[in-house]
Amino acid sequence: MKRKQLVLIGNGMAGVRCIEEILKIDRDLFEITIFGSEPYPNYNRILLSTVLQGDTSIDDITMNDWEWYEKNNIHLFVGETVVKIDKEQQLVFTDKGRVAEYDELIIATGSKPFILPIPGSDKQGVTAFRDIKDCEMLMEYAKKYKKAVVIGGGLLGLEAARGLLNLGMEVNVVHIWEHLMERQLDPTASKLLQREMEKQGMKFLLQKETAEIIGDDRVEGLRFKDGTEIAADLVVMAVGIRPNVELARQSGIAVNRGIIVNDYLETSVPHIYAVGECAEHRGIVYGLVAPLYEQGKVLAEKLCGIKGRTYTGSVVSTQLKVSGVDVFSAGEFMDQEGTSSIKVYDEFRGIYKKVVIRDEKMIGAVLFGDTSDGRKLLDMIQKNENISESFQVSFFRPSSNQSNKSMTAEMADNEVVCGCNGVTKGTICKAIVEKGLKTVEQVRDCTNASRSCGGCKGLVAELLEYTIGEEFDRSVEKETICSCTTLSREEVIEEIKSKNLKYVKEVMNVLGWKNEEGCSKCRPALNYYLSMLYPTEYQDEYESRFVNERLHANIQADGTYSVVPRMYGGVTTAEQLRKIADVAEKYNVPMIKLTGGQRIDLLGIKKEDLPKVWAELDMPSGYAYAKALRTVKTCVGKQFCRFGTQDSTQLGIDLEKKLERLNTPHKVKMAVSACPRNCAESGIKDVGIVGVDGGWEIYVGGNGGTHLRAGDLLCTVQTEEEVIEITGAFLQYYRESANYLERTSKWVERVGLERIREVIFDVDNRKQLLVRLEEALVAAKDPWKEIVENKEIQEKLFRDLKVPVNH
Ligand SMILES: Cc1cc2nc3c(=O)[nH]c(=O)nc-3n(C[C@H](O)[C@H](O)[C@H](O)COP(=O)(O)OP(=O)(O)OC[C@H]3O[C@@H](n4cnc5c(N)ncnc54)[C@H](O)[C@@H]3O)c2cc1C
Ligand SMILES: NC(=O)c1ccc[n+]([C@@H]2O[C@H](COP(=O)([O-])OP(=O)(O)OC[C@H]3O[C@@H](n4cnc5c(N)ncnc54)[C@H](O)[C@@H]3O)[C@@H](O)[C@H]2O)c1
Ligand code: SF4
Ligand code: FES
Repeated sequence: MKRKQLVLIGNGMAGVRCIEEILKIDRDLFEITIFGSEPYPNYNRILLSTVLQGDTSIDDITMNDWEWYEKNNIHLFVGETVVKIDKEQQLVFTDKGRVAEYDELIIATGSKPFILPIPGSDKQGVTAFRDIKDCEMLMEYAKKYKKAVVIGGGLLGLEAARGLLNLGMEVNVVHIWEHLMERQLDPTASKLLQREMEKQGMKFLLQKETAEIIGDDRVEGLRFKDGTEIAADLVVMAVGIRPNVELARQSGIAVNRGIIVNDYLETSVPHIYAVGECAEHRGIVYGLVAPLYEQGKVLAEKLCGIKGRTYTGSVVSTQLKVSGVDVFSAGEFMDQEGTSSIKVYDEFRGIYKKVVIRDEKMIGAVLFGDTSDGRKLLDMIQKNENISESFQVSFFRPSSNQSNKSMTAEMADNEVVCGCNGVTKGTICKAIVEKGLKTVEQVRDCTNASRSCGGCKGLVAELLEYTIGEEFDRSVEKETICSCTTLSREEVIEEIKSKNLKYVKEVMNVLGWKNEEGCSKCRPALNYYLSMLYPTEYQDEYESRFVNERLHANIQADGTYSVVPRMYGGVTTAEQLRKIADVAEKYNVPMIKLTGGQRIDLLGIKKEDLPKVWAELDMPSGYAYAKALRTVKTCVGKQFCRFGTQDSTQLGIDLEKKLERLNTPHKVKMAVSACPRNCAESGIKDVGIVGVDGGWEIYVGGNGGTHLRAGDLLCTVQTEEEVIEITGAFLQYYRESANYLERTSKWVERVGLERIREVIFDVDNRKQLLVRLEEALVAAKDPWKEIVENKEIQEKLFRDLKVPVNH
């Protein structure tokens, strides 16, 4: 029997997914032809943000390679645009003069980025961020230019801005409203987001409307409607998208904002269908893949003659793909007439949760800082569930330190694990058991879970571990350092050792880095790994460090710096206080503030004054800017407190004196409390010591920041010497096995407490760890003193260094 001719216009995410669904149902029903304007096989557009941020490469985002089309007998024409549809003759015409017949035609032409119609928007250096071409251009620009402006503080604008920061550019985001991501977040969540992004080095110009892009042929800056201006070498427009509907309109298909489709994805013309961002269903045009994939599935069934299922619309949820920022939003998240809401706001920890309720049913949610409830809330919104009392109680409870294992065990089988692809826990577990799957990649290929934004990869890995236990080998799940290399951290370290590599550049050359200069992810990481492996010989490469670590002070929002001298155990003297007061007066320090770690912070110091301030303070650096031991916070302890049975202050001082200047994969905070009342908050520190009857408890992996985590009890010891020894061994093992920028809280969860105990309680191992720790400590010098005494370094750091390369 002659197969029916099926033509797809648009080789993008929604159209090709629909074809995949058709092939799953019946491989032999259609002779398939696909036309795509872009010159590539079908790729994952979502991951362009990840490519720009340096976490993956363009080579890795292909979803269906050339072979896939061949294997499925699909006629693919790339770099070819369909310019006309003859709906009477059932023909399509391309810009290359080709004509193709169809029995059924799918239009999946996606969207076009909206370019503001203002003077200068056609200048060189002004671009959108939509496809591979744009992404490559942005990466090229970042090599040559410094100042980027992103117009639009929505999902795309912020992800692009983060990518440009990673590429070493200074980035200003211009947003028309007072609040970022106003389509997804309420004002409170939006402000928290802004604060977090500012910490990452992004700058914002809010309530600014761009009037003109200035410059000759190339962009030189932006002029706003209020008359102010900002300089720019690159402008990225991320102000929304418009459905690509011209072809449909000209062909006489009914179009509103998008191509109008019914619940079967049929357009106004028989045998012509539309899916994806170009389609308008019940007045809504979607711009996220989850609903588009649902549409694709319904259309596939319709075309294959399976009756019953219709597309009735979707409740969408969004997450921002920026590392270190957890934001979730779903449904109707703004308070309106007839709605009420439950809100939990912990300003200290930067956590905000809100659900919106109408007629006792949840209709929307916003989460910031802790998005672990996101999937569950989306499920409740989609199922139109009533808000129960038990939900209300659990909503107010801070997210527990429940292990991931028990979390996955507790999930219901019908709970969605992969939002993008609508895959449930039940489907994944069934596939793992029935098909004998062993890796995340196999689960992806079999179920589609984790195939789009990749945000659910961690959970899929947990499900593998939960289902097949020890047969699941996490080490197979290779994570490369960044997209400049295909090597993982472990492989790079092995190669450095076996080939005796000594410099960052040498590592990149010998190990075949794709980008010979590296990026802001791998350069500091390699610098750390080399210094950890060769503590006595390695010369720190300050160019590879983040700005705070290069200048040994924390850069502030206004470009000044903060200086925190070390005060062991949080104890100071009249003499130190006098010196601090003198320096503060002499250098007009605008603010002196006590830190959470019991230190004194001198804020607002000019960059050029830093060496003078350090010299006059004549105190060691407090490392408040560094990936190193920050502070050991102590309670008063037995000397003055009536509950104290131990000398917590002295132990804190001893620990700090022993371990100060130790560089670590991420910052390390410690605390010592002399009794379980825990006044020094030992429970939320990387290492927290608590005095108990007859000894000390040592807690590890605690965190008081955005990802609040109570420390795990590592062991109980009797003497202060044992505390220092175990702490030293723990930190050295952390230094040697954690990924760069991995806090102990994450590392402890990844490696497991049992494994850590095995390593550091083995007497021989511990001895060796302590020998290597001593080596690192001996080599460490006080950076302030070193710079004050060395004019050459001063010259280099404080005169040559014009613009911070990265934050
Ligand atoms: C940087 C970035 C990050 C994103 N992140 C996320 C995310 O995290 N989560 C999420 O859910 N969504 C995300 N999105 C949105 C998501 O990528 C889109 O919703 C999805 O790609 C839309 O699929 P589509 O097939 O409708 O359109 P597209 O993927 O745009 O495909 C349409 C294709 O049709 C081609 N075409 C158009 N007209 C013609 C013609 N006449 N002839 C031939 N070919 C034609 C186009 O060139 C294009 O290749 C992101 C988008 C971008 C740009
Ligand atoms: N993580 C994700 O899910 C993700 C990431 C990237 C892109 N996307 C999708 O890609 C599409 C494009 O994203 P987007 O962020 O461009 O679209 P958007 O419509 O979501 O956001 C555009 C933003 O630009 C602002 N804006 C409009 N005019 C402006 C002006 N003149 N000056 C300054 N700001 C202005 C708007 O207020 C809005 O916040 C969307 O469909 C989005 O959902 C999703
Ligand atoms: S932790 Fe105990 S000993 Fe220390 S100050 Fe508090 S109550 Fe006193
Ligand atoms: S949630 Fe995006 S791929 Fe699974």
